Amino acid sequence: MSQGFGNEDTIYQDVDVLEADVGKYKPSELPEREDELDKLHMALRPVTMDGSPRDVLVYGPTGQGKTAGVQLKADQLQEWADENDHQLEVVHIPCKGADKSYHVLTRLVKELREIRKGQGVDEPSGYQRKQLFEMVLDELETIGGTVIIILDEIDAIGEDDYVLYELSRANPDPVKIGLIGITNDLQFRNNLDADVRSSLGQREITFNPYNSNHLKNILARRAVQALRDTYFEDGHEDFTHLQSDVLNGGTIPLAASMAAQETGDARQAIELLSYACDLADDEGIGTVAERHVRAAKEEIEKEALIDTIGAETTQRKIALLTVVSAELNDSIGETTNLHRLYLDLCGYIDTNTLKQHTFREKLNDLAHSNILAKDRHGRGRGQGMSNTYSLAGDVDPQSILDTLEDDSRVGDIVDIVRS
Ligand SMILES: Nc1ncnc2c1ncn2[C@@H]1O[C@H](COP(=O)(O)OP(=O)(O)OP(=O)(O)O)[C@@H](O)[C@H]1O
Repeated sequence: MSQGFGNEDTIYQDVDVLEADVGKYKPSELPEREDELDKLHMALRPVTMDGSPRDVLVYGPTGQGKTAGVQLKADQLQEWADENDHQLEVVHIPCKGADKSYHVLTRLVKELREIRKGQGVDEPSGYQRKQLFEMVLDELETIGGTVIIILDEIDAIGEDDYVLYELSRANPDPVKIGLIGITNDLQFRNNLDADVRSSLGQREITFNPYNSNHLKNILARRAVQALRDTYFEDGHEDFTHLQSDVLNGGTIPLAASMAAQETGDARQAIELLSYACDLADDEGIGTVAERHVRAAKEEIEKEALIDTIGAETTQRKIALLTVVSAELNDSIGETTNLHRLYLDLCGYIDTNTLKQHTFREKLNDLAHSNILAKDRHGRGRGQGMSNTYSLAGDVDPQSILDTLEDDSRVGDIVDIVRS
């Protein structure tokens, strides 16, 4: 019988603090980002002098506290504005999924209208982007005061930087506008229109990757708030002063070093610790150990792989299933064998079939995504070279079958591979 809720002992005192999602938990300080926050401060400070905030482009790899840092400074400015009766609005537009300036504009119109009308305004549809931009200006003029527009993951708009171009030159009366673009795509920044770069890129703030010590301190602060019997001694809020009856000494260093070795991503470090704590809490043993961090890493990687495979195209999924089938039958995943198997499998579902060289491209795509491993070797004297494909080291054939069994296009093939 599965366990009931509510009666278990727990290691948590505030479980939400270990949420990595910036919408769910906002850190109240980011000491590792003092310099970057100072620069943001400088860009926003003109507001306190009745001037216009400077436009800023915030750049850095994923999970470096860009969004958390911008939110923190915007919240501090909002506090100042509330205390000083200064009309300030901050709109945060996540641009992910907005593949064009057009979609950013529709989201912006909605957000700005919601300032006046409250939640629940629909995004406008059926307008030209110039009309949408005029709607934005109308809204801004009506709101007045200072409006700071944060465009998060702005690289989503690709090459279409119309919205940035127009917003960075807009000067509607009587409102003062500040633009903060956030991106982790260096190429996007370099490709921006020269005028946009000279305005938005004038104040560029770079968030460089965290090292293992930074991550240990970030995790220690989160742990103190999230877990019971966990505190800093002598008033020093860093890892070396952490005391905990719940965390074994090696837990945070291991999570921090795993994340530092990869990309120095604080989100990844927090997710590792959070997952490890959940696993330990679920076991009900009251302490989190290094083995929980290792198990957490494995689980997170497995889930990420499942997401990647689920998002592949139908042809790549079938190509992957040929390799799974070869592996389960101990046969060699040589391109010609796999292609033969591929033609057989395609016969069971309604799909077009690819010639061998195009099929091989699908296998190579999967190798690029680190789902498959590719090995190139000679066929024997005078016989040329051949490629063999196998599942990459950490990819389990059963979890691929489990992931794809409910797929509407290739689910039937999974049954055949299994049988
Ligand atoms: N210095 C820090 N102190 C405390 N928490 C931090 C710090 N830096 C990042 N975080 C936390 O790490 C997570 C990821 O941060 P954030 O979303 O701000 O990164 P980002 O650079 O904007 O990433 P992305 O480019 O992927 O959006 C959040 O939970 C955030 O609170």
